[in-house]
Amino acid sequence: MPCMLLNPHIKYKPYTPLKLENRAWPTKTFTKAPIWLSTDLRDGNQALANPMTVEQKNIFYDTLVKCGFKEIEVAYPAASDTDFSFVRGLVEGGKVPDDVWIQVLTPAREDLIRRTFEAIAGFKHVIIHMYNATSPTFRNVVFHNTKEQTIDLAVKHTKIIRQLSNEYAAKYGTRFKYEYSPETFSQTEVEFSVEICNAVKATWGKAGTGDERIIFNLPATVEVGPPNHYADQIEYFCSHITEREKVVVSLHPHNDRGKSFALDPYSLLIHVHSSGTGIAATELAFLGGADRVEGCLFGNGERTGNVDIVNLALNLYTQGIPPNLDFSDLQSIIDIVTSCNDLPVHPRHPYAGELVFTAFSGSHQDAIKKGFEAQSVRHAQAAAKGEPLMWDVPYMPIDPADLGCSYEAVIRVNSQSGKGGIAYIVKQHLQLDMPRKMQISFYQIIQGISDREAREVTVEDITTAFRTKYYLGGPKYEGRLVLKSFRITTEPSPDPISQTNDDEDAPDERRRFDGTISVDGVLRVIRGDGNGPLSALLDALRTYLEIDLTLREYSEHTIGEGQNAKAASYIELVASGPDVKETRKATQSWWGVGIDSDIAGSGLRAILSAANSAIGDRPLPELKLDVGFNVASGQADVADAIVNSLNLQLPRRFQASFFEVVQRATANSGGKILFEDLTALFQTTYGYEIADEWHFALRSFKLEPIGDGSHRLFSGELAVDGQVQSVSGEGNGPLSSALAALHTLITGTLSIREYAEHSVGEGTEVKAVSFVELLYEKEGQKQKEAAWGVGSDTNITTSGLKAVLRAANRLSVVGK
Ligand SMILES: CC(=O)SCCNC(=O)CCNC(=O)[C@H](O)C(C)(C)COP(=O)(O)OP(=O)(O)OC[C@H]1O[C@@H](n2cnc3c(N)ncnc32)[C@H](O)[C@@H]1OP(=O)(O)O
Ligand SMILES: CC(C)C(=O)C(=O)O
Repeated sequence: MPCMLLNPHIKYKPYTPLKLENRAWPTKTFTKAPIWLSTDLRDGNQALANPMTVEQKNIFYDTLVKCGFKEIEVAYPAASDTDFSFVRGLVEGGKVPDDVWIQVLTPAREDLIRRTFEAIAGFKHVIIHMYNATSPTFRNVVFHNTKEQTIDLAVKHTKIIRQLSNEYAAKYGTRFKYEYSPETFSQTEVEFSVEICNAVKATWGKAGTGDERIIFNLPATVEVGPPNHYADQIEYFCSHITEREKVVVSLHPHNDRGKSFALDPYSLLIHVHSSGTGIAATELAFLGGADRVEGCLFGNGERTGNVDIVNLALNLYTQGIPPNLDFSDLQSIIDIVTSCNDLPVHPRHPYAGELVFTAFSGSHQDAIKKGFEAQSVRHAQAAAKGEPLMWDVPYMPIDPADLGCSYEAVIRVNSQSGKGGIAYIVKQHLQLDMPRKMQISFYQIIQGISDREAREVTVEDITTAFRTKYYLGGPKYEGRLVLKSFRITTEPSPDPISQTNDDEDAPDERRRFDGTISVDGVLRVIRGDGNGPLSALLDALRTYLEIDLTLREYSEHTIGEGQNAKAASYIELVASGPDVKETRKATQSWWGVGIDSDIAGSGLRAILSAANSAIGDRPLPELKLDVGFNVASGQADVADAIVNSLNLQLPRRFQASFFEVVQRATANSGGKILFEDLTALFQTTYGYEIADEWHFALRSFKLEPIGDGSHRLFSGELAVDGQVQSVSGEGNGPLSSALAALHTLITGTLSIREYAEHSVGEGTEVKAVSFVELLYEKEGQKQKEAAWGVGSDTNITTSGLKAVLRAANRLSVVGK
């Protein structure tokens, strides 16, 4: 069985390099793009197991024109009817823009040359491309020709082309360029290549300057030597061909000496290609003096492929040189090319692969994140000075956005990733820029997921973990403690000298936190004092809920701009220790995040976010029900008690009204009322959730729009002292139409002075609570009477109507 040889020199001859003295190309740099020729529809097409259909060729051709190619080798027209009719279709369909030259390939055979000319009849601009192989192996093995016979073959067929091009120019007004390829140039003695090309040029006899130049295309048909040797050959050719100014030197490299292959990740069947040594060979040879490059998009082509033009062009672009080709929507180009060639692009293909803008590893991610941050600062400064916004991001030679890609995939996370990458994703997707220590803390959580599940952690995994960990993002992520409302007031410090060195506040002022928070779903009013809003909330948590925590780190930033700007705050809390030093050194800490349109609100939310983590599922103290109220208690205390017991947030004027009720009641009961009695007092006074039959009660109702729809007709059944009566009335809303109906039963006039509502409960348990203050005016009575009523129902209109009737019940309404 054949196997690899220990001494391969007994089988393989080494390549003989050209000994070029004083070569110039190594010290040259790129200054401009070459003339590009796409040979996707010829060299690319002839290498496919299933060559393209006419339809596919048309789609591909349109893409090439759109990319900006001005020279396109469209076919080997003599090869097949498909190629021939595709070429005819281009001219007949008027598909060739005036500035585009169509190129067609023919061998040095008269019959095939004539067929080729038939294909291009009627085109405006045509490059006729003829080839014959010139290397010793081809001379000896394929053609059995001497060097002279090889030259004769080229000269003879050049004459035919010259004659036919003259005829077609006269007949169709076609402008011709002539391209001759000494095929297998890189394996041919370079002196012989020069000799044959000089002979062809002389035979053509029409080479001039500019568009009249003859094109000598010098292929590395099979790439047998390293790129620097090809560059030497090209430099030699450029400096030895006669009348250099009348010659376009063109490169046509393949990738035989380097190309990575891989399994198609999707089908696991097809081998896919990426760029190879052809890129290096082309770049060096271009420095060697060439003017033009032939290649294919993404490096399709014979064997290991032709040189990849996308890769070459974008290499120039990243050096600040206009490539004269547009790959702004690279993904669409990939889609078209892969569907026509039926070959996928490798995930690591330069510029085009789906992974080339992605970093998984921590140190890459960290550098990219820092690079983007530094760049945005630099760009802002440059923009202010009217200077260009230069790109300089570590590991990213090009801005993905220039190729129509987003930054979404720039960082992806797996077990190789670090905190920087995770922080980048959080910043990109949640606009939250975590402080460094918090990044380390959150990183542990993501590392845990990645290690446990041994897979890539998606953006969704990360953002969900973030929301879950920090109780951020609406009811789904809420913790046990949720801020419902708050008020921060400033009070003069009772003893400024005794204040701690907390820099949140001016030294002679203190802050008071008054807030309603939901604790395990129950609303609680809590209060606290501190040097700033945050320490005031911490004080309240300590006092009311026995959550004893101290602030260790705080930072904030804005999200967005203008009116929609919000504040994001980050808080690190530790358990309060016996002394400050102990607390600072605590190893366990809890981070929290808060977002709010108000900066104080965002800090308070961040405190609760961290406190939620700190309390875990430990039980919190119940509301103390034995707190007594007495005449010295304030209106706010009474209102807070109703929030705490019934979850009702009374409108301010309602609070005042109920406070009067409480004061009367406490006066009657020796100046003191217990918490539970206070709740009962509220319920009986306003009939809140009490089934008792009142003077007026709602049995059923219907509301219908009337007129142009701006008015309502209320019709329903009201029980008046137990007797059901049908009533109806019109108004511009549910409550006014109900009042109109009520007026049919009473004397005097009822009107609504104030209305408020809010919801209570959550999910399917949610219901509406309405507060209505009614005024009653009756004849002969100087002052209007006022009373509040409360109604609750799962239906908001019903809750409003109930509140109206409850208020009416509390007035000395006189029936008709
Ligand atoms: C490096 C390159 O990519 S070159 C371009 C290659 N592309 C293609 O070959 C695709 C299109 N080719 C074809 O469809 C066919 O090969 C055709 C139509 C051109 C010719 O088909 P056939 O006449 O059947 O010949 P075949 O394909 O066997 O070609 C080999 C013959 O052409 C000769 N030949 C090969 N290249 C050339 C050339 N450049 N100039 C003149 N003759 C040539 C060979 O010596 C051989 O001659 P022989 O029959 O006397 O031995
Ligand atoms: C026809 C020539 C230019 C060719 O395709 C090659 O040598 O690869």
